[in-house]
Amino acid sequence: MGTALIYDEEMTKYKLLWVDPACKIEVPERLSVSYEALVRTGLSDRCVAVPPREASDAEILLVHSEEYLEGVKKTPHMTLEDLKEFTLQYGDVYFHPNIYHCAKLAAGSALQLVDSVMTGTVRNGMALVRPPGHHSMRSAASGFCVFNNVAIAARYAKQKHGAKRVLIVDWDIHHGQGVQYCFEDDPSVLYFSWHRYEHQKFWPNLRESDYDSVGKGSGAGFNINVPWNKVGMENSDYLSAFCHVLLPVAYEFCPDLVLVCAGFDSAIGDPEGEMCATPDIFAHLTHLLMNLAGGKLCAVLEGGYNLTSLAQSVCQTVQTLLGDPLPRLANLGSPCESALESLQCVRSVLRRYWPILKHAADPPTTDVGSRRIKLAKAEGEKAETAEEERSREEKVWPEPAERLRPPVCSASALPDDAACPDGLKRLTSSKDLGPLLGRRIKTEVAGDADGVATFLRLYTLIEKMRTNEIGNGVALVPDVAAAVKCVVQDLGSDLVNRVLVVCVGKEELNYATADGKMLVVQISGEDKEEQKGKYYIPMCLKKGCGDTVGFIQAVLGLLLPLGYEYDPGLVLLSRMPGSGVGDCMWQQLIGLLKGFAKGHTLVLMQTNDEACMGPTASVLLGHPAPPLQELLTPLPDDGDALERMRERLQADWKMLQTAVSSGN
Ligand SMILES: CC(O)(O)NCCCCN
Ligand SMILES: [Zn+2]
Repeated sequence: MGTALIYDEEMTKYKLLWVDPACKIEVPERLSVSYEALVRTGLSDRCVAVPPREASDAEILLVHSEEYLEGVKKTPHMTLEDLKEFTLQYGDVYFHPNIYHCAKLAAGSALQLVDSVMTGTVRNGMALVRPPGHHSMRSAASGFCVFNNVAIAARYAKQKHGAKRVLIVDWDIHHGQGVQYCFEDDPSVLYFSWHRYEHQKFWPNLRESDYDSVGKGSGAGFNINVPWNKVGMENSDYLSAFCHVLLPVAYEFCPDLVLVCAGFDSAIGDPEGEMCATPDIFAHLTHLLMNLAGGKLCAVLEGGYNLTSLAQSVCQTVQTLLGDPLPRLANLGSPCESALESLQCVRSVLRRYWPILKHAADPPTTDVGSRRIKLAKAEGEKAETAEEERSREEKVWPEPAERLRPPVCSASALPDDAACPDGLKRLTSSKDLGPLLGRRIKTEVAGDADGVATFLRLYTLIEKMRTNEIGNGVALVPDVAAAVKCVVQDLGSDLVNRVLVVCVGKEELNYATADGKMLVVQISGEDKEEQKGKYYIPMCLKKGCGDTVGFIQAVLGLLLPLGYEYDPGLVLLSRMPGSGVGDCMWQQLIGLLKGFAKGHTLVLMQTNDEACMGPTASVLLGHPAPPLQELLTPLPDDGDALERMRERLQADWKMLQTAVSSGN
């Protein structure tokens, strides 16, 4: 199934008609440069073009009041003076004779996207729209927004398509207060937003944008605010918020549909956000959400005011929706203290609603609330002088790396008598081995003919990943442990300088280089003695790998952050016989690990495990991993053990931090 793209140049045909410093950044070019970038890169041709439509009155009234709609309906016939007058009643927004038409198209585009995804016409999609939507409220326009496109889409998905649970992820750098108000007492819609806050000093300066607004009544726990109290947040801060706040809750929520308020003013270079996350981060944020809801994801454009980073970020997002390999995130930093303080605060208020977070730390001792500064409106919104604007230095960042789809998506290395699942390309071992390797086969590896054959097959797979001839692969081997050892000791380090080895199930893996050439993470039911140094990390689940909640907790809270920090060139995923891991969980694991090493994942399974070849091949080929069923409450001691492990490891692995360092 494909990726829908919704765009119409009609939505560029309105603009600011008077002087208003707060609104001048919202220009028609935002939309045209985004679309032109998709055309120039060939991405638009790979999408399914879906036309926008006007949202009907009834659809708009799913969220807005009649009096508001009636008011907006009058704007096309207003004089310039009337438009200015009408605008004065709202904050940081402007009207134009054609904006009502465009606002109906923007909302209608979101609905078209929901229809396409929920009916299975496409797998996912993106709507390039303006005016944006997430600030607009039931009876008010705000922050360049007229109708709340995504809020209307969420209500529509429930009403027309019977969606039970809708996740809204708002990665725009502003708080979508309109969305929060709309669903704050509604447990069927989980709203997650991060936003520049600076202790309430940043627009829209709302007390209820802080982390302690968790929703009301039966909606308590279903509203998540991550305030950024400093500018300059980076990729590591964003990934930490996903791994340690959003994803655990999202997996427990188990949505039928994911809607993204895709604002790109959270990218580097944006005058509003003043953050430092690079455009390729959106490739990963999109990827991490695509494993939810069976891949049903609708991204709707919100903000984004630096035309360069906006266009790059849009392309990164669409390219991931299309299933292209992800870029490696170069030199990821570690989350900053301010970000850790925010994560700690929000986790401490959410843990009472979400068992998967029940072991989260207490709130920080420093009373964050006392630093909330409520400035008088006038003072808070002092217009930026031209001087201040010039003084803010121009940010520069590297053009995102090319993300080349390999000629062969997935290959298989199988014993001759094993059947090859359709879609996989059967690999024959390459004959031309380098002399070095040839000699080594003679001596070390050549136990038996089988061993040599296995060795050759694995070597070929890895070699072809290294040259990006194939994306990922699966090998059926007589003995998984031996094969892991062979790759790790003989192949991995020669061909790739960092191999992330993920072993599911018990097995004595008695090797781990201290030089960091490999990071071995083992998830099993075995209670291992303390881990052996920084690069061998045993995660044990009391109830074994069949315990999906414990497993997903270990994957999201430990394995993913470790993987991002380690940044491997190859991922070796081995399923030990009798591991007991469920197929759904196994597929989710493969889906998530594809985010590393440009998708170069080598899966090792034992020949008698052939039953799970189908599910494995399906995810390797890019089909969405089926959603995990509702997660049962995690075993108390597993959560505890994982939390203790995280605390122990975070000295070595900064991405595991979820709270301010105990020092302060
Ligand atoms: C869509 C949006 O969140 O980017 N709008 C930002 C409005 C800022 C007003 N000061
Ligand atoms: Zn924004």
